Amino acid sequence: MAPATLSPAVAAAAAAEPFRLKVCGLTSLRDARFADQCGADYLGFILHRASPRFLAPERFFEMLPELPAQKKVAVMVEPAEELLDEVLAAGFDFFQVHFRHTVELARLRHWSAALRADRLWLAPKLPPAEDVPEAWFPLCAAVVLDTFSPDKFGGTGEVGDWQKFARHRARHPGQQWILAGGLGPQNIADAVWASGARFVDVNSGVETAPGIKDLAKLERFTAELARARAALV
Ligand SMILES: O=C(O)c1ccccc1N[C@@H]1O[C@H](COP(=O)(O)O)[C@@H](O)[C@H]1O
Repeated sequence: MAPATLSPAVAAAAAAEPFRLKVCGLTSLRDARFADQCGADYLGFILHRASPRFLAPERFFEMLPELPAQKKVAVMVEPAEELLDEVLAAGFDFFQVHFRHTVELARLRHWSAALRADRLWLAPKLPPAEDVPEAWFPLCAAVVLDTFSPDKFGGTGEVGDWQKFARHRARHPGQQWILAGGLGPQNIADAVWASGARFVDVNSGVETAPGIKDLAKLERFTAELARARAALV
């Protein structure tokens, strides 16, 4: 696929930015260690009970001493007070909160105050016609743009709107943007070119079954990502 609509100025700025990778949906030490060996900067654990990749906070806490040193991300959906207390005590470095885009600003402010804005990644369930409101930016360290699904919060395995991602990055270059949704070894190079993303999140695209990583696919994914990065320099 040809490089998409990035202007030369945005493309140059993007090329100077460091690349970051989050491997999400980890449920075992084996997979977390392999993700680390593959160069993941962030390890994601899904604490949403309805997810087939659910990991209980207490299980995470047990695994923590044996996990690699990489940053750990707690992935939650509209967390209630009890879960906030649990994750704050469990030893996570960052908190990725998925939510309906119609959730009141006061609730976002509450998550931001409880978890700290510099550790909070907002992951809105954003319908195709909606853009991310600027009022959210001071509340978080990053915005995760994941594929919209009317009935799921994440882990759809569906590819998102890479042009929309590029547009958000171009309009708000001071904001950290994370590209998620349907990424895998077969499309990560195209995704990087088309979206301009410098921070990507891979989940179901490198699994044999929900919550179980396909190590060969994950290795291929990181090799493809490295190739895409090298091509930008
Ligand atoms: O994976 C899940 O089951 C999940 C459930 C609830 C919220 C988020 C979830 N996963 C996140 O979804 C994105 C993209 O996933 P995929 O690559 O399309 O499978 C990623 O950020 C996961 O953390």
